[in-house]
Amino acid sequence: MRSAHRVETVRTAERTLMARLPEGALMQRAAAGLAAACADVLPRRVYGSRVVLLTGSGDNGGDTLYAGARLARRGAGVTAVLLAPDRTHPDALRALLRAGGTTTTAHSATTPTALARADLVLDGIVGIGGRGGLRPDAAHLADLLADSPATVVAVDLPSGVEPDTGEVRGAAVRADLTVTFGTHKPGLLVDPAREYAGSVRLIDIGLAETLPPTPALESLQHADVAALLPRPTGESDKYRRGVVGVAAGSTRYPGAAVLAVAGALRGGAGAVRYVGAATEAVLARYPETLVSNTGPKKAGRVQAWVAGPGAGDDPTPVAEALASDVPVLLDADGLRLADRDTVRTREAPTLMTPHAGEAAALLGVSREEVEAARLTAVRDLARAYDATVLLKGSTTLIATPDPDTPVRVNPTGTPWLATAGSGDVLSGLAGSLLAAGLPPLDAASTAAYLHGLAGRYAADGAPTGAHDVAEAIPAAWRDITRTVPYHP
Ligand SMILES: NC(=O)C1=CN([C@@H]2O[C@H](COP(=O)(O)OP(=O)(O)OC[C@H]3O[C@@H](n4cnc5c(N)ncnc54)[C@H](OP(=O)(O)O)[C@@H]3O)[C@@H](O)[C@H]2O)[C@@H](O)CC1
Ligand SMILES: [K+]
Repeated sequence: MRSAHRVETVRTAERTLMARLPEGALMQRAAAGLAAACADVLPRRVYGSRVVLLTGSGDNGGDTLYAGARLARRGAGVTAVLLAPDRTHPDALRALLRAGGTTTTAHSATTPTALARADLVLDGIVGIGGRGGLRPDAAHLADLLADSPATVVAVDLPSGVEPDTGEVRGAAVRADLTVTFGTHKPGLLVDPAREYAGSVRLIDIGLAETLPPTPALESLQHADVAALLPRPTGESDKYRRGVVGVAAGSTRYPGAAVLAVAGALRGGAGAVRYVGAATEAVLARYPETLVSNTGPKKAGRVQAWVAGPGAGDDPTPVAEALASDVPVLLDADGLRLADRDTVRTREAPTLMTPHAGEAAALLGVSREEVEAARLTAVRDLARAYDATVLLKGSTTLIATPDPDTPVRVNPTGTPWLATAGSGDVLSGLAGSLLAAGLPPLDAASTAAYLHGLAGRYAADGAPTGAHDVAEAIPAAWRDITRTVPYHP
């Protein structure tokens, strides 16, 4: 599991740890890890390379100067661009000068040339102490840096991104690599900030000893997903493995039903029961589906319903699914047709799977607002509906209504998944995992992980269709479980 903690939590853990260590020890650990990461990404050896340090007046600048000193001692030519020369971390600046580094200022005539000729630039303008958009001097440096061909390493965070929310207001540094200390920060895992971070390397500075066990955000890895995926046992028959009901599709949109069933068949439930107007299309493609042309109420027993993909404007099937006592997944038209109070007062869990536009409509805000502040949007929606919410997009997020439960971030997405019908496959897959008995947070995050991985397999660097994504799910499942012993 990869986890991220908010700034306030990091600060508290840092204070406790610092009290146990000699002064300056944490900054030295950070700088040592940072310098090593820089040496790894330099295109040639450290000796003779040109390194520029963008240096703010806080400890982020201090880390950067100490790392620069280490690189200078190994023969790099290091220049620090100081944003506030009289307030720069004094010990760190002395260390750099002693190692042979030089300094200049943000508006010096030589700064643009230094940036243009650099092999490597370290962004130490601000870290977790940065708030609001970058101030003009700092924004000027970020703009100059955007035109430099140098490799950019952000120190702790790309300057200009909001550490706790992943929002980016105005200018921000775009890094090739972010070297972060102690724990990930939420902004490193959530778009739009995540995109500014490039790849992310975590340096262990011993903070894990003093961080609380529950993070703000977590991101499942292969082993976590393998442990959550349902496994049939010798006792299993199709009903014990769970039956998932799919109330989807219409005469106008039969494809949505076929794709939701395609996802559902690959999600671990023992059987898929389809109700709706697309029975012919579903049976033609998947003859193993149980079909009925009644609504969910009379369709027979299921362990979870998926309601809404391509459903059109008839609210009855959605209402009937919500009236059941089993988990319900609402997607697409189902999100629009569901009555909020009914969702809030249900005893059984509800899982909602909107994309940004659908989430915006439900929250009464613009799509842009949701995309700029995805973490806030997913939490607000989960609270408003008292439901688990999976917000689809460039970084898919899953939140429960409980503010103390970490939000999950899916790490496996691919831009190729932004294709028609891909959401229908995901809804069937997640519904199937609900029917197999997974709690909504686990069903949603496991489904997103599988779906993202299947999307990568299906695309393999080229455009792909939702159908191919569904067909790649078993390969993704096998890849995840292969490394885990005793998985059938
Ligand atoms: N936590 C840990 O365990 C460890 C933390 N460590 C490191 O410490 C870092 C945190 O250091 P920090 O607290 O000194 O804050 P930091 O990020 O340097 O920013 C403050 C400076 O930025 C300025 N500033 C603020 N907003 C701005 C803006 N919008 N635009 C421009 N400037 C702005 C602000 O100016 P002021 O408001 O004072 O005028 C002040 O000068 C952390 O990220 C990590 O790198 C490691 O050493 C080891 C262990
Ligand atoms: K930074």
